[in-house]
Amino acid sequence: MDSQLAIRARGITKCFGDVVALDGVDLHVTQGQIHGLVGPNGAGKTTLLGLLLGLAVADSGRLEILGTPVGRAFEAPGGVAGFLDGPGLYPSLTARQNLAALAALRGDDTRSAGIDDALEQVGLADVAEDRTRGFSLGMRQRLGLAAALLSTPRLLVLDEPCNGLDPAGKKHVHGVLTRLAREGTSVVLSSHRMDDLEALCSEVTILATGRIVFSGPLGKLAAENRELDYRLVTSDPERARRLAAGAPGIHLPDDATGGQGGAVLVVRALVPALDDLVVRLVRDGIALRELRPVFSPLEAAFLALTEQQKTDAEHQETGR
Ligand SMILES: Nc1ncnc2c1ncn2[C@@H]1O[C@H](COP(=O)(O)OP(=O)(O)OP(=O)(O)O)[C@@H](O)[C@H]1O
Repeated sequence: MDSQLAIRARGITKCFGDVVALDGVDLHVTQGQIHGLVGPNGAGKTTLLGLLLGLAVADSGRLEILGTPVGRAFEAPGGVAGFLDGPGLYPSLTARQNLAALAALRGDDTRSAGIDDALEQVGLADVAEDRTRGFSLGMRQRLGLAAALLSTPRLLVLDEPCNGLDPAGKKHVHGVLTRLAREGTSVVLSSHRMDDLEALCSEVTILATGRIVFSGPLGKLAAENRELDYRLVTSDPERARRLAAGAPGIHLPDDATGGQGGAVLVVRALVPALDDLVVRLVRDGIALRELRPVFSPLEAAFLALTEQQKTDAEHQETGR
């Protein structure tokens, strides 16, 4: 196997009864890469993460993790850490006791297991002696990450790690994941938050109904040549709207007045047509006060790709 690959998955299929959760999935994750997994509800993200964590086995296909083929046994491959559906914690124990219990279960010496360091890294040092019963979702997520750090993983698998995090918590988690990746740990995480994915990941895989609709660098996805919706705030919204309606390559979606009492104009266009519109507005004496995409390029690509996949599946079902 390629020594740079932390994950090599080929043709992975997993069914639950009649439900095909994963349908011929290929995935390559290189060493030290933060790889995002996105997709609508039920797309198969959790199922795929479960296979990586050894919580389930694929029905068919080939999976190699950290250079070792994954067999039929339900066990976490060596060097892999992470959690699904939030970390499992003992509510009556403190944050520190939870980590110590975990280290002891692994047979580690709890004094040298790096517990203080792990708590510090995720920003929970101040609440180390508090029982986790009272922890918020974001605190539990961070403690789960601290638990994963204890084993110095080479592959970290996380399901929605930024769920429930306040800005400070998010900063800690982003910082930890970025540092781990810099040091060579591969990270696979699922998220519905495009801003987190854009901030963290170099590559993403988009899943829809068990199939991959895109996998590759974020830059490639963002640069794909597609029309985006843009919000424009101008000094004369009514004239701007009339001008946009007649401009080449500019489409006005049904909800073209994007709120704020008609002060915002929404147009759909490719970048060259948008550039041309801006020049026309200014030439007509209309000042442009704000211009930004309604959705980020990743969000727009995600919506377009998953909607296209849904339409294709519906056509297949009806035989058209
Ligand atoms: N244990 C199970 N038994 C039966 N069906 C399951 C099981 N686990 C997952 N599924 C089904 O497999 C499909 C994929 O589910 P999965 O949880 O992997 O999606 P997901 O992308 O993680 O969704 P979400 O974003 O809602 O978490 C869904 O149709 C789901 O109902």
